[in-house]
Amino acid sequence: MAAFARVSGSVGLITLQNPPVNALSAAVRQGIVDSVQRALREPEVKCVVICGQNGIFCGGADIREFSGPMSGPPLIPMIHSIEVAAKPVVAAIEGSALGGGLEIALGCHYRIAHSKTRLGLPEVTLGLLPAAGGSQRLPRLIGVPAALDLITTGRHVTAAEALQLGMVDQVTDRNVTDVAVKFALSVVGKPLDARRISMHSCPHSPDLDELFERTMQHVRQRARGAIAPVACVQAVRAAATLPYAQGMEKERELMATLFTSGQARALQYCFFAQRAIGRWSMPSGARWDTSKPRPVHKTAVIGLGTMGRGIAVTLAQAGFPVIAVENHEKQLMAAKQAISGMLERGAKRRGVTPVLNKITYSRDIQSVANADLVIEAVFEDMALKEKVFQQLSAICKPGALLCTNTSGLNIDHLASQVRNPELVVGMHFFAPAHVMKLLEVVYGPRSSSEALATAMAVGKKIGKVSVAVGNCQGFVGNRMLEHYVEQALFLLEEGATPELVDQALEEFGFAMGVFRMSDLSGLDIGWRVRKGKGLAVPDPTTGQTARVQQGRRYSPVADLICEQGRFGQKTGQGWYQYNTPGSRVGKPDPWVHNFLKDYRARHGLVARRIDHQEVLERCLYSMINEGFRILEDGIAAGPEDIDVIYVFGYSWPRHRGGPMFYAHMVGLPKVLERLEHYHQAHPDVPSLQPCNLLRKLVANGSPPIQKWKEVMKKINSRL
Ligand SMILES: CC/C=C\C=C\CC(=O)SCCNC(=O)CCNC(=O)[C@H](O)C(C)(C)COP(=O)(O)OP(=O)(O)OC[C@H]1O[C@@H](n2cnc3c(N)ncnc32)[C@H](O)[C@@H]1OP(=O)(O)O
Repeated sequence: MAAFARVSGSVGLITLQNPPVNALSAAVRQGIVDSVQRALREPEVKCVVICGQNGIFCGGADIREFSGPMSGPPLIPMIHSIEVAAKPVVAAIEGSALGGGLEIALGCHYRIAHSKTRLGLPEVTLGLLPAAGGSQRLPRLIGVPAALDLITTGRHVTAAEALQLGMVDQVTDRNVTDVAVKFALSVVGKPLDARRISMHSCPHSPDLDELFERTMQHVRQRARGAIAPVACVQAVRAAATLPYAQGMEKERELMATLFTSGQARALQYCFFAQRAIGRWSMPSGARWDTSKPRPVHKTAVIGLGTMGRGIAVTLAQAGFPVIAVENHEKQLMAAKQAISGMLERGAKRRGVTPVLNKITYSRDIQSVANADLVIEAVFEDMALKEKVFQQLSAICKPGALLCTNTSGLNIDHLASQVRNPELVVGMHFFAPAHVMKLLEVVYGPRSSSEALATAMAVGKKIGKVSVAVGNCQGFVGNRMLEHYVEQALFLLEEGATPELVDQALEEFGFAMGVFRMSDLSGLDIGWRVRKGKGLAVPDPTTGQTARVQQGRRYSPVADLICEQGRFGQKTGQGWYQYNTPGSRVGKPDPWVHNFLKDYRARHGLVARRIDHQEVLERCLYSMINEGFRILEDGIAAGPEDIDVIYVFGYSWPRHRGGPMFYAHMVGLPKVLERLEHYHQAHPDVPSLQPCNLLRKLVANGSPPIQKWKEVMKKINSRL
């Protein structure tokens, strides 16, 4: 709702009240409409201030209302009634003014912001555009180039930047409502036409056509198939080229298309999924709201290879003192230099002072004795990690949390090496660790809820999107990825080329296809893992590269490529060829095509035509199938956890919501039918066999994704 009060004798104060962010629910909109009418009606009221309760102006439209039929007064006429009011209306902005919240402020005649406020039109991140006049008013107020930037990226600006852009009239450090009330009284009786943004024309920008063309090209490239950023450019173009009323009509048309699109649904799902993962639970019943994290003051990182360096930087940047340990002198010196460089560059980017003094370097593992949390980031080798954990167990103070940065090794096994296994958790960072947002926090069967709570709290403090997952090989992300990569390799055997597979996946929206990504990260990493698992070895009877391993179909194609020393970008050759080692631009490689031809001939395989649809169905559905197995095994608490992992760690296109949301959009019966079809064609590939949970969900009428957990509980309780 919105409360109305008369203050300072003649100021009508309208306060938005809808915790936690004063979202514009139907009740709030009704409250504003009623309050504005009252303020304009009452002769004692000479001016109006709009503010929000609890330190936040407004977080925009109530996103939860988008999934149902809309009720209550619409925003556009409400904002119009504010703008045309004969009494001055001042927005007193603090906390956040986002989306519809900022659009209300743009309808006001004046805007005063607290210095800590953040403002923005983030609708594009929800698959929408600012369609309550925001796309038409903002360019008129701050000019086309700045408005294009804010509207197509959804980026939030600080109060200082907003002032510089002309979005707000004044910034204050004092109580913003008090300042706005005083200000409102000072402008009573002044003419208002010049303050009505819809009556302005857009400030002149030279080479408008060229600007829109360039922006459109840039936006399309970055959007990876998302339609909202493109619609945002079109809406701003309407603001720049059409009278306000026609621009509003264009804004409405564009919004109508976006609003009902699957992309908007996917992006809004992501918004809530990202918040839902903070409410973790463990199979023991322990939960985020009943488990207290331990205090963490001092941290330590063991091993300063690429991952350790990134982790140390992340911890230091978040304000933690870090003891960084590396026992090889040369490596320690190199790490020190690299870390300082990373901290300096990061600080420059963020306009702050580098926190070089947060990190203390040491060659002696004993120096971590006082740390509250230690992250081991040595080479991915169980024997080595075991040794480090045994040492840590003897050195660390009682109660210290012992974390391992691993992409898939057994957390429980490491826990068995220490005195307090309940204090061991996995922290799976993604490379580069100081850049990538995702953190899988892995609990083993012996990890305490306190340990998990502590790791999750540290994850939040260092700015990571942290997802709690159970312990299994590959955890969630890599366990699913294995099936995706496996299908891609099978497709090569059956007739595809790396570029065909990559093109299908990139058109779907991945930043890079599976082969281009593998060239970037280095083919040797997977090769080492496969060798460790006893794969990537010749058949002992024939000496030939084996296409069956451990009783199932296996493709040795990647191993054979590695045997040629082709490790991707770093060697200048991989699935693609590069002009020089380290170059980023890969070209299709005739050598790879010939190699695949020979390989098929050697194994009696006949190449067939493979289309993009088959690539997508086999790569994505096999991965989704594994996602259902992960849910079945209780490794991920819900589909949101899996989807957040894929969006933040594996470049899954956000506008497709994540693999499990995608399955829900495609329809579970279709996913099941296609998996059955492919499994029939490839009975020696177990990952194509539809898993029980998928079958059961379909048998239960394919409920929407929001209901999967309920159905899973029902199914489990019946067993
Ligand atoms: C004709 C067309 C008409 C109208 C079109 C309007 C377009 C819009 O306005 S779309 C909405 C645009 N607004 C946003 O995108 C802002 C979204 N919110 C945020 O960015 C943040 O929540 C925040 C406002 C910056 C506050 O951040 P923080 O303090 O970190 O809290 P959170 O954990 O993010 O949120 C707390 C709680 O509130 C829920 N919530 C936040 N914003 C909204 C919202 N706009 N609608 C509904 N609910 C919202 C959020 O989900 C959290 O609740 P959970 O239960 O934990 O999920």
